[in-house]
Amino acid sequence: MSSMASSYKPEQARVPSALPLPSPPLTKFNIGLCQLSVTGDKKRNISHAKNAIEEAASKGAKLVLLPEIWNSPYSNDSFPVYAEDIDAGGDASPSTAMLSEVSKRLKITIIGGSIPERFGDRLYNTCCVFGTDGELKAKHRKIHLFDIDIPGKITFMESKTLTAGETPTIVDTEVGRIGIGICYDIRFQELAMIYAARGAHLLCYPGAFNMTTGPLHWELLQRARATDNQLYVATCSPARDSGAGYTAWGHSTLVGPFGEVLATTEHEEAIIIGEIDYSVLEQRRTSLPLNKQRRGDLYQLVDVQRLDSK
Ligand SMILES: O=C(O)CCC(=O)C(=O)O
Repeated sequence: MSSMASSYKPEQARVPSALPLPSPPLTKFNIGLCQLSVTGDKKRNISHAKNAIEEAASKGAKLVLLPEIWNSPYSNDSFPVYAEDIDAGGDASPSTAMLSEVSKRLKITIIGGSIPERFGDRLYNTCCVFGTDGELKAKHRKIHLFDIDIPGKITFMESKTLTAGETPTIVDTEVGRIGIGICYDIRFQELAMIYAARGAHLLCYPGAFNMTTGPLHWELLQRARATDNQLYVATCSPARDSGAGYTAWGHSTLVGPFGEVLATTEHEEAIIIGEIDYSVLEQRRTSLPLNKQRRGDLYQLVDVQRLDSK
């Protein structure tokens, strides 16, 4: 009897093997997760975020993560009103101008949560990464839009106003190689696997889960992404405002490469400081050598971008 396996040859594998982990300038440092309250007052949101970043840095954070949509209420009505032209910069993007100024002044890396971005006649849900020199190092546009309908619980259709991003985003910073996703992006393991295969130390997901999926899925997904890919995962949510149109779950968290929760909080405003130590990645990967044990002869994930760049 012929078997499928006999015609399936390992040399047909098209996926490049996992890249080795790079050595960033800092391999042990504190991350600050700023779980911020968000109001309808954009100026206040920007100065509030600035104060929180300064506080996180004063507590020793070299990397600061902000929530999803921190300069605007989370609603399809608000996105067009609060959107900024990030590429134009300056007055056209006061939120990213602030992030650039603070990262340079405090010499820290900032994963700037996300804000609504205007690009021509399109709107995106976009995360900007600033390096210690205040330069914009990467821009991630949410790839998987949050379109869900759980009858009697929650219906939200980001696609009413937003366009999906088209590229995974992985960025080299002073504090490691970081893969970026925004909220719903965390549900797609393939994205996290590709980041891991490209040598990411840490995945950062600004997010705003809700009162239905938050209790069941938020921590589970973070721990799953960290455990499966043997890397750090950090998330940051807005603080909960029960009077707002969209009620965020909160619970911003740092998870280690063994799936362990290293730092977390409840739903109120908070600045959470957690320690990241990349030497732990090698230890975990040596003890549990999943990368060596993976059966690339039987299944493969194709990283289209890495193949295209060859
Ligand atoms: O996946 C979920 O349950 C929540 C996702 C979400 O709130 C978002 O993508 O903004």
